[in-house]
Amino acid sequence: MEEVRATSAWVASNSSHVTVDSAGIEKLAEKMKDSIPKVEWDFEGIHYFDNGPLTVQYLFVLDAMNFCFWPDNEMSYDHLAAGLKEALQNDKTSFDADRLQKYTGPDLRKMLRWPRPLPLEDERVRLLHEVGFELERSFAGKASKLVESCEKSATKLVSLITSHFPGFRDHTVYKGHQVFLYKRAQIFAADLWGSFKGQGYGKFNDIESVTMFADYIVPAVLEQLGVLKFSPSLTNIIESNRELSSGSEEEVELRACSVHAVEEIRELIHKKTGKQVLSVELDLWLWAFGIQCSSLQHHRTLSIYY
Ligand SMILES: Nc1nc2c(c(CN[C@H]3C=C[C@H](O)[C@@H]3O)cn2[C@@H]2O[C@H](COP(=O)(O)O)[C@@H](O)[C@H]2O)c(=O)[nH]1
Repeated sequence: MEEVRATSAWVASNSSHVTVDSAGIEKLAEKMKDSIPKVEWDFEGIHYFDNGPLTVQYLFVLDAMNFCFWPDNEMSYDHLAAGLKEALQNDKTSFDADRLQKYTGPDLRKMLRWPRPLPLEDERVRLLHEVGFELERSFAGKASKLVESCEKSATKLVSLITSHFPGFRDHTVYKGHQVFLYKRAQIFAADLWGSFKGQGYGKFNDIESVTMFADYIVPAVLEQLGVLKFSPSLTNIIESNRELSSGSEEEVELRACSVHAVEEIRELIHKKTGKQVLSVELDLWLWAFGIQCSSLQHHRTLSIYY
C-alpha cells in the first residue's frame, strides 16, 4: 500500500487536469478535526454477516464484482450486496469454489434477480471463475484461509490477493510511471475490518496503511467539497456524461488525486489535533455522503477495477 500512496502522490504533483487544492484540504480538515461523523459499516443493512468464514467468502465474492454499476441507471452496489446475501441465505453452498467456476451470465442475473444483462457481465463472470479457480488451487477453496495466512496484516493481504488474482491488479501507467490503486483488494480488507469490527477475520494491526478506495463516487464528492479542482475540459466531459477511457490521464488523475487528497486531509487532522484518523473512516464518510447526494455527477469509465 506504500506504493499506492507514493505513486498517487507522484500523479498529484505531475497532474494536468486535476488539482488537489490546499485551501480546500484546510477547510475540510478544520471541519472534520473535532469529530468525523461516524458512519457504521453496513449502514444500509444490505450485507451478509454470520461472524464466520462464510462471511469472508461472501465479502471476497462481493469485492470481486464490486465495480462499474453506472452503465445501468437502476443498478447499484446495493443490488449486488443484497442479491449475493439473499443467494447465500437461500443456499450456503452458493459461493463454494467449484460452483463459482461454473456460473454463467444468465445464472448471475437469476441470482441477483436482474431482468437484463449486468454491466460488464462477461467480465464479472470471468472474475468469479478466476476467484473460484485460484481459491481452490491455493487456499483449499476458502477465502478465510487466504485471510488467515496474512497474520493480521492488511498489507500482506493486499499483496497476496494481487499476486494470486490478476483481476485485482488495479494498476496503470501514467506519463511513463506505473501507478498502483488496488481499490478492490483494499476495500476487501476494509470490509473485513468493518464487518468483523476489527476482531477475528477483521483484525489488522496495520489498518492505518489502507488508503481510500479510488472509485467514481469519492472523486466527485471531493470536487463538490472544494478539495479537488478540475480543468474546464474535464468538467465538460463529466457534466456531459461523456465516457473517459480507462487509463487516460484524466481518469488516472481523478483516482490518484483522490487517494492523495485523503492522505493529506488525514495528515492535517493529525497535525492539528494529534489524532490518528484512518483513511478507511474518511473514505466511508465521503462515500456515504456521495451516494446520498442525488445531484452528484461522476466520471464514467468502463473499468473492472471500480
Ligand atoms: N470509495 C468507496 N467506494 C465504494 C464503497 C462501496 C461500498 N462499501 C461498503 C462498505 C461499507 C459500507 O456499508 C458500504 O456498503 C462501493 N464503492 C464503489 O462505489 C461505486 C458504486 O456506486 P453506485 O453506482 O452509486 O452504487 C462503485 O465504484 C463501487 O465500487 C466504499 O465504501 N468506498
